[in-house]
Amino acid sequence: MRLGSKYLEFRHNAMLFVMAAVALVPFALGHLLNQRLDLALVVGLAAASFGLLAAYVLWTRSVGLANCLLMITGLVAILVAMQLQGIYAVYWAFPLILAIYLLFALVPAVVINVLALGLLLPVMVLQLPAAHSSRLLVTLALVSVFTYLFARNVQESHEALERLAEVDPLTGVANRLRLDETLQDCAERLARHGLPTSLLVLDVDHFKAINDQQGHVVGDRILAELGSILRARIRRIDHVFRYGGEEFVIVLSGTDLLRASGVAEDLRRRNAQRRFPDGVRLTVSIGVAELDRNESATAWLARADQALYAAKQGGRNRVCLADRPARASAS
Ligand SMILES: Nc1nc2c(ncn2[C@@H]2O[C@H](COP(=O)(O)OP(=O)(O)OP(=O)(O)O)[C@@H](O)[C@H]2O)c(=O)[nH]1
Repeated sequence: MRLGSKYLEFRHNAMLFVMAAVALVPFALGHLLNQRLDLALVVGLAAASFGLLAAYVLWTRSVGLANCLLMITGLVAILVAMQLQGIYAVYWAFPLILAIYLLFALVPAVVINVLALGLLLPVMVLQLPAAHSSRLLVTLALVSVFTYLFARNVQESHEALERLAEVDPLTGVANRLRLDETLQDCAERLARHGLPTSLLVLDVDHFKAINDQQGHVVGDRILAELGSILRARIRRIDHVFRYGGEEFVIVLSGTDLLRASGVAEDLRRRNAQRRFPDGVRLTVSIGVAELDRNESATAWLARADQALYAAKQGGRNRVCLADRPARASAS
């Protein structure tokens, strides 16, 4: 995970490339005015490469290759400039270290940083007196370590926020934020690998009456317990989402309609036999649908929802299987 948001990643990176290019242009011109054509060429080429990489990223919206090329170009330019100009060029290593953490995931960033410092070190040692090169090395290493700590801190906060945003605090199951994405993944897996997937939509029967009679606090505890039951019942490859108030969606990977109806029936029976908080008894109704090759994720969910509706209409405390989707008639 990088520091930048995934959605804006390519723009964020392109902006960074443009800023690097713009920062170098005055130095290229300065070298030109001072008749240092060799340096003007190195710095000018680096600036032009960064500009081209920015255009490439904006055009393709892909950042992996451009990030690597930026790092290589930057490092080579610093090393060549150090040969031509001496120690002044090493200042560019500081923004390079920061850029590495902005452009790469944490672990690759550490590896690239160590490699970059490893390449710079011999050049610094050869060019500078020991007192000077040791100070440079320590300051570069400290910047690198501090940047790593900062990046790790941000990553941990980011992951914690992501968990908070995706998990329903009452029931401990995922909220519906990732549901669409999960259903879409299932559709792709069916199309590519023929892997069947089924969907259960489970709704507590007469939950309003439970709330009214026992109070909302008990209602909340019942929902929390139901969330635990569902999480305990499914496998690691399955997913449970709280779809709304007392409604849950369960995605069963690699499971056809027959096996899914078995899971649904088991869940229905377990809940009906259980004593929930405050001795409350409840039942659930469940709609089941297996994903069809020719339907969208939305249509699949709608079929499971219709099956749930049929279960409610049929008297509740039951499992209903969805009909196969209607085929478009051949003209
Ligand atoms: N305690 C508690 N109640 C909730 C929560 N979310 C939704 N509810 C309640 O769930 C109830 C749902 O009621 P309805 O949609 O009428 O459904 P129902 O009473 O279960 O009836 P059927 O689904 O038709 O069997 C409402 O009273 C909501 O207030 C929650 O987080 N906690």
